[in-house]
Amino acid sequence: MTAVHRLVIVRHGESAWNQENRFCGWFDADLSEKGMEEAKRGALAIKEAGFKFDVCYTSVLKRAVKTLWTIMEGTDQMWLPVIRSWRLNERHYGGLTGLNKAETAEKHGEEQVKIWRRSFDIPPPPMEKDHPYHKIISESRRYKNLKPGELPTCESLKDTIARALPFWNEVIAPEIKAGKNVIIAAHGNSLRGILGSRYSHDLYGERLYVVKEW
Ligand SMILES: O=C(O)[C@@H](COP(=O)(O)O)OP(=O)(O)O
Repeated sequence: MTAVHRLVIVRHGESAWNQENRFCGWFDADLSEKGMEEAKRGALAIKEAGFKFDVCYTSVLKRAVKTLWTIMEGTDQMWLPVIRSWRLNERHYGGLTGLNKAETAEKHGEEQVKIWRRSFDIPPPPMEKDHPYHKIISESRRYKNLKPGELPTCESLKDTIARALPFWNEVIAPEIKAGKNVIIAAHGNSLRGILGSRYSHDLYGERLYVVKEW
């Protein structure tokens, strides 16, 4: 008999920087009001579907953490264990962090911005030490236990996959295989990285059911 695994994957609601159309990456932008509403709608969809979870995963960025909390609250599952990992963070947008996406396209051209946003292995320019958000991100206490070389200054999608996939393979996938119902609340590119990776196909493949898009 084929085992049925339940995995719900959620991208966080709109952040204040999504609203302002700014490259966010590892900057810890909060949810906008609209983002909170989106998270509540997500919670309702999950409640209506009757989904119960055993364990939750999220990044160390508040837009994802708050989206997860809102879902846990809205489905009355706030008691569940939550594991936060920097490995589920959004890709690090390097020197682009904080810049307006439309203005960056005007300055560098649509094509270049598309390459920075959607190419597989071309990273954005690195975040230099004099970048206005360098200190607040790289010296944040939440990253103090990262090993030398783990803290990025920018990431391509390939780099994002390289640090997210070990967490999927070693932490999340074994729980799913053990029969646990799992929810992951994370980011556009970290989720794209995990879902797009051929290594996780065996586990989700055609058996991934999207509950509802909102
Ligand atoms: O970092 C950002 O600006 C967005 C993604 O941007 P794009 O790759 O879509 O430009 O991240 P999110 O809001 O999903 O955490």
